[in-house]
Amino acid sequence: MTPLLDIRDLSLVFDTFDGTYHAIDQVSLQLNPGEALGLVGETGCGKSVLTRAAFGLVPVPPARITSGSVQLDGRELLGLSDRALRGIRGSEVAMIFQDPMTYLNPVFRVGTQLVDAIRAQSGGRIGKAEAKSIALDMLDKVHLPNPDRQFRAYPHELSGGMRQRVLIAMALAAKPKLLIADEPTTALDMTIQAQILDLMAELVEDLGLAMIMISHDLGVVAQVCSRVAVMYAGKIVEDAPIGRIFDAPAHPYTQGLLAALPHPFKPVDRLASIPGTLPDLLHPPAGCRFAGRCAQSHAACAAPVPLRAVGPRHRVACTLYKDAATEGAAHV
Ligand SMILES: Nc1ncnc2c1ncn2[C@@H]1O[C@H](COP(=O)(O)OP(=O)(O)OP(=O)(O)O)[C@@H](O)[C@H]1O
Repeated sequence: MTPLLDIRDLSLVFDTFDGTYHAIDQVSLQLNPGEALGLVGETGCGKSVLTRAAFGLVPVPPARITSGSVQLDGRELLGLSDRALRGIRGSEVAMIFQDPMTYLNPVFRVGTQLVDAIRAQSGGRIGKAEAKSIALDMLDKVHLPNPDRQFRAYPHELSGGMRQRVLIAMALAAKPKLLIADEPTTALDMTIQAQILDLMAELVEDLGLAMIMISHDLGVVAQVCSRVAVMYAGKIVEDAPIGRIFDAPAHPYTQGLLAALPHPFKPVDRLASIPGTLPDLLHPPAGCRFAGRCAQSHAACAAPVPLRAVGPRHRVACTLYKDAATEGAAHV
């Protein structure tokens, strides 16, 4: 199957006063049509920069893409003009972020903003009346109670969860092929978070959408995604179906993330955390970037460690494993 999104060897640095910050290092990631991928990792590991850079949303400078390619449906995105990228973001790719209030204008009614967004997404081809009918239909699809009333409301009259539903409606009105959801539920309380995740799972299924959901929380992505890519310090260290990640996590970092998940039978004061901090990406190590925090690191970790297949649709960048193609999914 031709991937919908094909990121190859993407590297990105930020030129800072202190030096060159190596934020993304040779990341390759493919996403098939209709696939829901969770991108997880702790704060600062590069999840947002990776997805934003792919669609021209990281300012250049201070950023600089030093290698790689990004193809959407076979079309190269790196090097496209801002205008062309804006067009792609408004139609084929939609994005939603953590804080919906940042993206809604407080002085305009929700309906006005939806209608304007839908008309802009269509390049002006859709008239006001048609845009209003699409907007009401989308508000209904995202299960906003009483869409007619919410259409006339101002953003401050809605709860956080309702605002996020409005932004999801806005994002999906153009019928994109790919939705990037960057920590979409982090600002919401637990009950509302669960409702929004249910909604996202339903929309992915019903609309055949591909999605990348960015989160620092494996538990959150498990509710919506069938596959997970784990990022650490600007690199993908493991990529596998969600079941494999929970049943047989291979990378010591993924194992640490799982151990840090709250568990109903584990007292909170016994929650594990991974000792140590992210490496200094102004001077990144040549080898495994997790080695400094890894209890199992050894001499081989000082050399670059590529992602290797260790099982069906399961790749891991760790010297503890050999390539499944030659050795079976053997643990050394
Ligand atoms: N404009 C910038 N200039 C310099 N460094 C930047 C810039 N934007 C991001 N970074 C750095 O790039 C790294 C990756 O940031 P990114 O926002 O992708 O992390 P993240 O994994 O999404 O974390 P979070 O969950 O906190 O959003 C961080 O260390 C951040 O400080």
